[in-house]
Amino acid sequence: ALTAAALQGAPYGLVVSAGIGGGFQPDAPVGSVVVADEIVAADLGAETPDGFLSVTELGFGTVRHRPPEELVRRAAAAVGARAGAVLTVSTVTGTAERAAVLRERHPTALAEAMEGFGVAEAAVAHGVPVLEVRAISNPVGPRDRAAWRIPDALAALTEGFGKLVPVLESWNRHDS
Ligand SMILES: O=C(O)c1cccc(C(=O)CC[C@H]2O[C@@H](n3cnc4c(=O)[nH]cnc43)[C@H](O)[C@@H]2O)c1
Repeated sequence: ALTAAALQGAPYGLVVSAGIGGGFQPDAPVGSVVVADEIVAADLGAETPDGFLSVTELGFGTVRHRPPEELVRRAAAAVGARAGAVLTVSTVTGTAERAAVLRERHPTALAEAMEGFGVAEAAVAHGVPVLEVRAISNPVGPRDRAAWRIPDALAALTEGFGKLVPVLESWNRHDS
């Protein structure tokens, strides 16, 4: 979509990755909304005998994208959301141990989801800023599929977006 728009001479000004996500407890309770101040590829790298090395530590590129600070601030204020790191994972966390490892590696993490980093990479490749918004459907921790509250999270996301639209419409990327 970014390429097609650019080729048509009508490039996007902002990419928003939005959806449901797991919330690190107690900071991001189920039903709350989180705006990413960092979008982090949390499991992209290599396991070594000395622990996990991110692709950045391996020398291959970035695992971290930072949305425009002022936009994050305004979006979080409008929605009544917390701002913090949102981790992108390939495997949904299913144990307390894994949740603790992620939180130790990323102390500012509020949520995990699966798409943000890929979306951010595409946006950055086009020179377009990116924002990630997640409504919390489940706690990050021991797998309990019955505890996922997807309709509640989607309702929170819908309500949040209603408040976000004026912020997005008035935001100018030169603001920050
Ligand atoms: O039943 C499972 O354990 C399971 C395993 C893999 C994927 C799913 C999904 O339904 C995730 C799809 C969707 O939801 C986002 N999401 C929501 N909560 C989380 C989470 O705790 N960790 C990672 N992703 C999550 C994700 O971004 C996808 O869009 C279920």
